[in-house]
Amino acid sequence: SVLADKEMDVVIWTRNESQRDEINQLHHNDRFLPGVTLSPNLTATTDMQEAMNGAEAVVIVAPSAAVREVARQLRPYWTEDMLVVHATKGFEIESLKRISTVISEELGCDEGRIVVLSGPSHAEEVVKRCPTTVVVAALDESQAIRAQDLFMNPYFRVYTNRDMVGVEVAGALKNIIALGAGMSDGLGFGDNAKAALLTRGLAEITRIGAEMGANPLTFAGLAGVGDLVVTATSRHSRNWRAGYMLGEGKKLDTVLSSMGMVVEGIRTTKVAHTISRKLNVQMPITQQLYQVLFEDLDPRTAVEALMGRDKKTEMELMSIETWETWHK
Ligand SMILES: NC(=O)C1=CN([C@@H]2O[C@H](COP(=O)(O)OP(=O)(O)OC[C@H]3O[C@@H](n4cnc5c(N)ncnc54)[C@H](O)[C@@H]3O)[C@@H](O)[C@H]2O)C=CC1
Ligand SMILES: O=C(CO)COP(=O)(O)O
Repeated sequence: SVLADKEMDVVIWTRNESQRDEINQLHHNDRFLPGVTLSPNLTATTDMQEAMNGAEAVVIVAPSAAVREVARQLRPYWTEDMLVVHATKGFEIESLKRISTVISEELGCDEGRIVVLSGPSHAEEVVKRCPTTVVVAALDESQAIRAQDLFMNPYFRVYTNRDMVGVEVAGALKNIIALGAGMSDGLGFGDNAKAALLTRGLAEITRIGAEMGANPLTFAGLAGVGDLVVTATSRHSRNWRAGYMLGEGKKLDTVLSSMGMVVEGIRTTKVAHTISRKLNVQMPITQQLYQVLFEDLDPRTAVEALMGRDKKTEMELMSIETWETWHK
């Protein structure tokens, strides 16, 4: 919709024929965006070759579980001059790879060419043209600037960032904390608890992100704090909603079948749990959430475990030398 509003011809590729017909004939996509009339510049097809014919840019927004398969289908039609942007928030669960790595492997191109678009941007609000800010990052900065120029419009403001790893990792990991925030709300805990989860959640995703090669300051930006706040507080968030139902005592299977949409934080909790063990980095909130999701731990017991941890200092995130330099 953002691109179609800039008078570009946008072709959506879908596997679903009835969704294709609904978009082409009625300019609606009622299951995902009820009550919205889409731009006539947006058309849909189930034929990948047709979707890619003459394209200058391709935007991949499949769920993390489907990205490799979708990128593989793109490969025959992708050409070196095409801009490749992805907005998927997760990792490949089997390999623990970032999404840009998966896409570049399947397209057979340099990873530097892939751009990630991330930040606080619920589709339900973007499609209504509510002011939204996002960030694009790529190892090759010229590709990020191309994406910035492509997407920027009066209600969609795009920043660049050179920290590809940080933007990708922050966008994926915030979903874990949003699940936890939903769970806290579902348990009936108040605003203090949610603020604590967001703050200490940010601390642990920054800690692991830095170990994975991210710039810690990226986590203070749109892909970090920005998206964490929107995902942990918005009624549009699937991760928050799934967490809420778990907090109310519903079982994971029941929650997932009632959602009917992807809840990336569930798979990402598994990935982060594995990575934190590999890198020997503490992620206490993720650890408790993992046990609730996959080991049937009662959410209240998880909160008690978090509150009862050994006493800590808040200064661990900032090295003493950095702090002392700032303090002079
Ligand atoms: N919904 C939002 O506001 C935002 C979503 N994202 C990210 O975008 C990604 C996708 O999310 P949504 O579109 O919201 O999920 P969704 O669950 O609403 O829709 C996913 C779509 O992908 C299709 N799909 C699933 N497997 C497929 C496959 N193998 N091949 C082709 N199509 C397949 C489904 O049929 C469905 O139409 C996620 O990583 C999410 O975190 C990022 C920013 C905002
Ligand atoms: O990432 C998002 C908004 O920026 C979407 O979050 P949910 O997947 O929780 O709906």
